[in-house]
Amino acid sequence: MEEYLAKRQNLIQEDRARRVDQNAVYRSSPDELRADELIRRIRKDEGESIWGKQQLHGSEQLFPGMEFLTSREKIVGTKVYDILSHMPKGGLLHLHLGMVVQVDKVLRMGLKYPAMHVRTSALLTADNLTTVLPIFRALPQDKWTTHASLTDPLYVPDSWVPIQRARKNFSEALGGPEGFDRWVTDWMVINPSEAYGTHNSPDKIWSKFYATSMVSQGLIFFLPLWEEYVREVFLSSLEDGISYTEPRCMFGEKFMIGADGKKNVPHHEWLRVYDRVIASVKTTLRNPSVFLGSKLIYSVVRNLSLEDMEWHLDNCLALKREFPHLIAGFDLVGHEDSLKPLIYYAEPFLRFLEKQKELGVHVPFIFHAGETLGDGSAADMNLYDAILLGTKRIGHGFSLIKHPRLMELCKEQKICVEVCPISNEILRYCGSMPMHPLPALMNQGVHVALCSDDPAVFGNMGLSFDFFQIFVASDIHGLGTLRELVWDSIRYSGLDEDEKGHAFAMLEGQWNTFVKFILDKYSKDTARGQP
Ligand SMILES: O=c1[nH]cnc2c1ncn2[C@@H]1O[C@H](CO)[C@@H](O)[C@H]1O
Repeated sequence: MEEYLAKRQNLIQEDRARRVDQNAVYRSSPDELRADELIRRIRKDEGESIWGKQQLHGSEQLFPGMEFLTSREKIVGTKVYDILSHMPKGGLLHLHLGMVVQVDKVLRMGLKYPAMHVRTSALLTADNLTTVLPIFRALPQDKWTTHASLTDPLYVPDSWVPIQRARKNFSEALGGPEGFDRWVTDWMVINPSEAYGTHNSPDKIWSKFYATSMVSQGLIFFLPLWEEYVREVFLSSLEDGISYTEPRCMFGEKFMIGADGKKNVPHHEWLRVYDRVIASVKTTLRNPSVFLGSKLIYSVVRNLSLEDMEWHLDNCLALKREFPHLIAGFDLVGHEDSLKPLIYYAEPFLRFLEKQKELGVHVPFIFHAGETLGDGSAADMNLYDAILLGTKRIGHGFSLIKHPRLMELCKEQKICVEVCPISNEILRYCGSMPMHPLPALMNQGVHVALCSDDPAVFGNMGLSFDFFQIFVASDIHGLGTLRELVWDSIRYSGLDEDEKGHAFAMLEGQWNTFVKFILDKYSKDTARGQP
């Protein structure tokens, strides 16, 4: 038996040695080892006391890593969540800029502007609140209207109503002004009844997902609001310990609506504002060194014509030359299963790479690829093209574990996978965390940046929720895993070498404070719980 146990131990070690957190250089400090033991014990205790055997709504089973939208409230009350919410997160490398700020805050921003108007395609009634969505748009003053209400029988479908009036005069039968807020914000998020009931498949939930982005886009795509919004992206990220963000920004529209309500603000003006907000946030922070700024990934929807794609690639290079510190990469977004595959754009992409050599600028592709359940489908095949085209990271890579050679290439070429666990679950690529491929990637040594994707829509604000879900769904992940994920989020970011040096030094200090926090707050607590 002894011999068997020794063999067993060996095999486990051999297997674990391939894990991504087996960093040969890094050695945990004694404090880290104690904190690691503590959080593992807390996870185990809560696995039984909170997620064990109890019943939710009588019939559904609770378990660690269960569906996020029905467990969010429970998660917030856990010690593991408390610990993770104090963790410094480093960078957040996969998020869609228009889907970051809490929806009620975005609505409140919209309500401040008399230029902001709203319309619907039909008179709103109790029966169509969930099928008729609000369309927002800021209008030039000569187009402002005095229409009174979206719910008055005299409402002419598709006519603009000033947002403040639409809210104030929202019919009492539909809940009055609060009913208006509810109607709007319900259109900007995915609800559990949709994700787990009416829209319980990737294709179905994507239809609601597209609707959420249409609704919020109308509010955000207005420069004065956009400026406030971007500030809130940085501030709310900092609140959760995120020092750096690298959002995908949609540049598909050539002009944004300006303060005068006219659609005439070109891309370089968006970037000037972005730069200005970064600088002004730095001046308002008590400790500005924790804010490492932000860079954007130039993004367009994956349904453009070849001609339009060519234009955007050139435009991206022009912006990169004007704002070298702000453009981190180029990507295509949108539903991979139903839109154009990467191979469709191979020619313009190859020309883009050539032009970069000629111009001496570098804009890496940072492609979404393999966000699919397919095996050999066009969306799954995007992984081959992403890697061949030199992608710096892979967005999602949900189907990557099906491809052994591609996993090797990710390791050899240091391609990091931006994994968005809660997004994948809510968009129904997996039913819950225990079904998620993340452990397969990490166990095989593929580097990962943990990301939230669309926190405003999913309710996973910051990064603590995504860390929570993956941490409780594994018995292997420990403090060292968390540390590796945080450090990788800087290593694989678009920060330059100097910025990374500063980031690691800053993180080191934050991390020590975090470890001390765990020990100070929880060592007594669990000692008492011991038999
Ligand atoms: O997980 C995702 N995969 C692909 N596209 C996405 C994802 N999340 C959001 N978007 C897309 O990004 C745009 C807003 O910035 C929207 O078009 C939305 O559909």
